[in-house]
Amino acid sequence: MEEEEIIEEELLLVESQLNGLQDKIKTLLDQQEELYERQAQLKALLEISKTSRDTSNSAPSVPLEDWSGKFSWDSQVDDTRFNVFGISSYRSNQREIINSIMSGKDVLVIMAAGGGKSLCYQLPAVLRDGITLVVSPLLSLIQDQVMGLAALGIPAHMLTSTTNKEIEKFIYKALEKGEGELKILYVTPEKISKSKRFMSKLEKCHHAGRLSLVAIDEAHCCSQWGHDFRPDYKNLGILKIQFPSVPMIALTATATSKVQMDLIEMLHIPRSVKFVSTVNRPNLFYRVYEKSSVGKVVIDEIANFISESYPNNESGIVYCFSRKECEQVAKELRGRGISADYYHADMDVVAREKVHMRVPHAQG
Ligand SMILES: Nc1ncnc2c1ncn2[C@@H]1O[C@H](COP(=O)(O)OP(=O)(O)OP(=O)(O)O)[C@@H](O)[C@H]1O
Repeated sequence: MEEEEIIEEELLLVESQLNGLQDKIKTLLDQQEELYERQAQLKALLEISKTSRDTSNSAPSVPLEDWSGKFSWDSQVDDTRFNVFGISSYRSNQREIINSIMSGKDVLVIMAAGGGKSLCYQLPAVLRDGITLVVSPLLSLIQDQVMGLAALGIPAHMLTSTTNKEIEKFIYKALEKGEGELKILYVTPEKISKSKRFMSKLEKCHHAGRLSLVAIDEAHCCSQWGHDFRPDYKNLGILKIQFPSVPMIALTATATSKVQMDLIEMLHIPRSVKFVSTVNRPNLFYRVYEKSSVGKVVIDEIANFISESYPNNESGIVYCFSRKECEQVAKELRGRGISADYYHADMDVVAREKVHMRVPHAQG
């Protein structure tokens, strides 16, 4: 009896040691997996770093402070800025950013909303030979940009879930064969991560030396530390791996240093030139009002606020909690003599575009 007790006691001890070992093995296996992953990332980064050193060795290296100096393309850039974009002078950092892109560098831009980020990649896109790929997260933003570029006479298109077959064919031909006029192509990140067909056309475009620039708009969406993480943005690192010689510009209005480090790593642009402009917008402010608990009264208050504060038909946005509420609020405001419509993800493309076109283009 006593012997059995001794054996059972030892058995318990052995079992508990085994459990402990299993936990350790699991931790070690997890660590191993993490290290493998990091090893693959570091190898890719090393590869990119070597390639960018090779390419930058052939071009004169320019110290950071010299991006505002003289460049051979100065007159062309100024001419395009004025005659194509109708812009009479640069805002802070725009010229420096354009120069670094024109020099073939990867660039990270942190600039306030409305600060003029688009010009920083659209102008080089017009001047550089070939097609610029722009990745942007929202259909409405993309539509806005494409409409704006078309109005300036710049051949731009978007390839999204809403693009019709004919345009898609045109875009694929332009990528694959260089046919037709296409300078700037907008896509959502899902196209990069989910469409093998698109990536293969892009590969052909690059192979033929026709991919001139890659721009990642709202780049903070790459980082899980950012406020607006989009899982498909995580896969955009593939672009630098597949097209290491093509300059990349990543743009955002909001990026803490942690987010900046994260997106530099995720996009594989360790040698990027960074430009940070102030993100303070003195023309933006919050005003907080107490809301009535009666729905109709809230709408009355919104309508009064709009008519009193914006008597000259200026446009604005009322954000609502749900799609249904958007529709109701728009209807109620119309009933109070305010020209209002709703816009949400549950509308078909034509209806959405119709509303979008009715909004005058606000200036930053
Ligand atoms: N140098 C400039 N001079 C005058 N207007 C400019 C200049 N650069 C850009 N703009 C105008 O400023 C407005 C805002 O520019 P843009 O849309 O590029 O801002 P953004 O930084 O991309 O903003 P967001 O973060 O909201 O997308 C546009 O109407 C654009 O034409």
